[in-house]
Amino acid sequence: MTDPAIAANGLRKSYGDKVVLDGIDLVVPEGTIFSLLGPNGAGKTTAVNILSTLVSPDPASGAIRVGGHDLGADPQAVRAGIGVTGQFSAVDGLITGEENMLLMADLHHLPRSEGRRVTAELLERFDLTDAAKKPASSYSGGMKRRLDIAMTLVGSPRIIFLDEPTTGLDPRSRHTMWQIIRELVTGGVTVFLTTQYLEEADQLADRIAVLNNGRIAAEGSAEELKRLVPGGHVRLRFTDPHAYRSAASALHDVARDDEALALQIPSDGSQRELRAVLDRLDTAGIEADELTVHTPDLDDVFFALTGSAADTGTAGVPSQTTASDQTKENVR
Ligand SMILES: Nc1ncnc2c1ncn2[C@@H]1O[C@H](COP(=O)(O)OP(=O)(O)OP(=O)(O)O)[C@@H](O)[C@H]1O
Repeated sequence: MTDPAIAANGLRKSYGDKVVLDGIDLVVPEGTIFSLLGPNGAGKTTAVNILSTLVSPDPASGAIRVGGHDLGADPQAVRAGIGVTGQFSAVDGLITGEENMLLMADLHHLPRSEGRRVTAELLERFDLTDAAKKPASSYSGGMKRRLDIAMTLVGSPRIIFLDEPTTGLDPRSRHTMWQIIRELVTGGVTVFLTTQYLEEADQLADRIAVLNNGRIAAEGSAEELKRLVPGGHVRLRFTDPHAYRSAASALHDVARDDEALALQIPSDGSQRELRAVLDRLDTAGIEADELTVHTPDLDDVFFALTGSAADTGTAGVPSQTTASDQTKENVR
């Protein structure tokens, strides 16, 4: 089995008395997108800064390996294999997009002709060829972000850290950026993404970790995380009032909508719970005209995990949960 792209054990970081990361474990398989979510100040940027060698972890941290190299013992090797696009762009507004790219190629010691080739190719790929000779200060926010990522790719990194890559972008530019990120992963790159947009994590990430109070409050795929919070239900709709009434009495714990001839049954959306509902309908010889499964969205998960239970009314959500464990429970 190959090494994960990122493996951190007991990652710790304090500033003075303030514990920012209280021993978090992270494993990111190669060629996947991992998203770290958390409220402002949760420590997402700190985690990115440590994993990209910009900031030292506390000595009490466990082993941290990035790109197969030990972060403490061989930071140079780690640096050679990664790219970082932070909240503060590396783009120099005073020079053109092309010059920014060529500067990057020089920093990576690419031969001149190779630097020009890579620059032209990346500017084309990120739809910046027409603007290549204009000063970067004249670029829109979306163009600057694209240039920033293009600059990161000059060194052909295998792992890319994207710290809030779409903050402040309009919806169209955000979608373009999502497409770019997906294409990076198709090419085998591993992406470590922090974001404050839950939809972004939902759209892109293979796995999501929610950081709160210095710890990982929950981790899993978007679907697994959504199953952790209450609010999911199965909705059955009928056209025949008789079938509707029969179903209402055959099923337990239903909320009725007599006008719409619809029934709502609390459910985590798991196969086991769906089967139970369908079995009851089958036994009673009833067929619904429409069946839809509603799971909570990531916003629900985020508020449940990072807000206090008393505030959000979501008592019962475990504070330290591995969603895959929970899922295994569900399908058993
Ligand atoms: N160099 C530093 N010195 C002291 N405190 C710091 C330093 N860097 C970060 N912190 C503190 O660590 C905490 C986590 O900050 P960090 O920037 O990692 O959070 P974040 O999750 O990225 O937040 P945001 O979403 O607002 O960017 C904050 O309370 C911040 O004030």
